Amino acid sequence: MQRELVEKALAELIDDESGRPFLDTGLIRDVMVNERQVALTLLLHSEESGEEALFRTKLTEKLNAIGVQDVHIRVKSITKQEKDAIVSGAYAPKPARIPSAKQELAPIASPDSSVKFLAVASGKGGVGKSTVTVNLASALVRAGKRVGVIDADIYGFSIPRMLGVEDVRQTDKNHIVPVERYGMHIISTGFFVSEHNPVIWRGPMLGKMLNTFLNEVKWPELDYMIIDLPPGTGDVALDINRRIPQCAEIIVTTPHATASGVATRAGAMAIQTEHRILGVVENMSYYEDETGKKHYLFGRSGGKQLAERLQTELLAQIPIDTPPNDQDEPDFSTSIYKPETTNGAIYANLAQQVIKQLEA
Ligand SMILES: Nc1ncnc2c1ncn2[C@@H]1O[C@H](COP(=O)(O)OP(=O)(O)OP(=O)(O)O)[C@@H](O)[C@H]1O
Repeated sequence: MQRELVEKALAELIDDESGRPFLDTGLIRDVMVNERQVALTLLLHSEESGEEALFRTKLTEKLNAIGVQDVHIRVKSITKQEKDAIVSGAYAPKPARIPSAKQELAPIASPDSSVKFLAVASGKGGVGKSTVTVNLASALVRAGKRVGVIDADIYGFSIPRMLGVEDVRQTDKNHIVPVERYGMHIISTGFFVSEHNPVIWRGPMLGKMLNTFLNEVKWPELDYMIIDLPPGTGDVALDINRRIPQCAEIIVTTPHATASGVATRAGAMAIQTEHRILGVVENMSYYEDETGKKHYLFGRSGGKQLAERLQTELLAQIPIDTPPNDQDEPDFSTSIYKPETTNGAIYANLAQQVIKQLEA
């Protein structure tokens, strides 16, 4: 199926509110065309049930008319930010962000898959991206979700060490099996690359590894797959976009102006590749002393400003704190906050926001 033909058919659908084609306004987005199927996301102005049914029928008819039999439509309600971006004209559709016609998506990443992919990105290293990844994953597990974690930070894989699984690489005959810790199922580039392997050789290995992780790892049934991206805006974001077009994204920053400024570029990359940004997480926001007084060691409002620049929400502000874990405890971890701690509660709230946005 030719993409041009599909876009031409979709361009005939006009949004009554703005008078512009759905495709131009972004009300239809994430259009994915492959040999067998067309998948897309449809944003609706209102939740009136009639509207969804009407547009599903219209879209399906348009695509059936050009010979597409298999049409997959994800429907979601438009957020205030998305509406503002459409009204102000800030949303501009970007061409060719889709896998080429011949490329097959891994079954786990196909539009039919029920696994929700969420990438955790940052502009620069050291802002706590991996800490946010494992704590969000752990909070989702506590919320009863089945969670996989891909540590794709090939330049600074830290998740194995954080979770104490450095040496384990399980294989089951011909398959790679993820390691289970704290209820999450983990695969890390660190399992396959020696820390002594020069960093310069690692980049080119990543695409191949992601392919293996998506196609050849024997994942159990999952609800969520959280991906820890390398810092920056490089090839990996494009690679993720090609392999997992529906992957949503969270951007992590500290309140520091530099971190927040650099993170804007990571966010801009997500917007360009049409990944849905769920919001910004500001980490190391402040330190609270014994009297309850907050000390803003890295400045203030970097997260809020970043969220405004990206027209998204500030999902959480996480204070500086070390998990109070006792080494003798069986669930000891230097990185995972227990549910009863302040940070544990903040992560529980973050997990609920993710669930709300991705399961709406
Ligand atoms: N809220 C926090 N309070 C205290 N320490 C934190 C907090 N968040 C992260 N850290 C610590 O900061 C350091 C960097 O965190 P982390 O490795 O998660 O960052 P990163 O952005 O993934 O870095 P890189 O990309 O270099 O791997 C770690 O030692 C981590 O334990």
